[in-house]
Amino acid sequence: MIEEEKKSEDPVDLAPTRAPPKRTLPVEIRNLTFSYDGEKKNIVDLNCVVEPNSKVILVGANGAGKSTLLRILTGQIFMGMTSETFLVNGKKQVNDQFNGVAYLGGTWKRRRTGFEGMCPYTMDVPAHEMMAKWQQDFKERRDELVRVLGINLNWRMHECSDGQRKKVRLMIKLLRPFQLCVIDEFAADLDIFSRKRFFDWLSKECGERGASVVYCTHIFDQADEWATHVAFMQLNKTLSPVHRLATYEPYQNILKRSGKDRAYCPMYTLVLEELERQYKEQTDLFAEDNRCLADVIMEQQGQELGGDRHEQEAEGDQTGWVSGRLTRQLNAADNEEKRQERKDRRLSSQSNTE
Ligand SMILES: Nc1ncnc2c1ncn2[C@@H]1O[C@H](COP(=O)(O)OP(=O)(O)OP(=O)(O)O)[C@@H](O)[C@H]1O
Repeated sequence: MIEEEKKSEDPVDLAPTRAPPKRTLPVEIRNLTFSYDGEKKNIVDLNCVVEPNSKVILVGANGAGKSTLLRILTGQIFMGMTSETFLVNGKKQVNDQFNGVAYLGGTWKRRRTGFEGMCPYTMDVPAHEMMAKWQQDFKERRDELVRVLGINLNWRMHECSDGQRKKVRLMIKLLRPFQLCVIDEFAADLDIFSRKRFFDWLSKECGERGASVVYCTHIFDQADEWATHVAFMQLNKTLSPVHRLATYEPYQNILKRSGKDRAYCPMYTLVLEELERQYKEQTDLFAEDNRCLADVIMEQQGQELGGDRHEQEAEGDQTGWVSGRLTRQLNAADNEEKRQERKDRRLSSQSNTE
């Protein structure tokens, strides 16, 4: 602190010719394209710049590619991509808990059978023994997180509720001060009181240290008061610009609505209207009169096969058996057939009326 005050009195610091210090952007990506299988593109020509002290909500339809992007941002995915620029906190190499990156995502999820190893967060140990060395190294921050999240360090992990276990995970993942925190639907288990305290704490971290958060969610209960930016991962696999909410016209227009049109949760309204727009503009699923909006969208989503099937298949086993795969594939094939029939009917009725 004293060091800083001394510095500001230094006349050289006040010299007008000195260039301002270059700020390291938390995220700077240009023209990123990514494919899981080398054929179908999962992300196309993505540009993404996140400024310091930004709280970005990342939204998009199921299967659009949000988690994929977040896994790229945190180094979980590092193959199969090309880009012109790829910098996270100024570095090309990224990883969770490295170079100021914290990833609150689902990679440590609970396993489904006893043959697949154990989950560290369900072991019979008290919370204070989880990553005990780290907890000592960052004791002050640990105690702050304990207060904010309402954690009892004597909770035994195998007896915790889902929300309690999630709180311990949050505490451990956030022990190290971050510059970029990437959250993939991680706060959904927290009750609304805990969630509010947690997001207020994130705001404080961003304000005090110029850190940033990219938060992917489908739940918008706090988004309007918390977020500074929004970005849409679109159906055509491209990312929209990272819009500043204070100057983003569609959002500001929603805020102005009153009377019966008033939006009680403006972010929810924004996302709903944006998704409708994308389904109209970027797919051939819409009849002019918006017929069967929900049916058509849900059916289209049903054609996506389950996300974690890929991990299962990659792990593989001797038989190649994957739970539920056949049903899902038959279902998807069935849906595709029905979709084609409906499309044919629509086209033929259009050509009859012309
Ligand atoms: N490991 C993988 N291998 C191959 N394809 C994958 C893999 N993981 C995801 N995908 C596919 O990539 C696409 C994007 O998936 P992703 O999980 O990024 O979507 P999302 O926007 O996060 O969706 P949601 O809102 O449902 O979480 C989907 O079509 C999915 O099936």
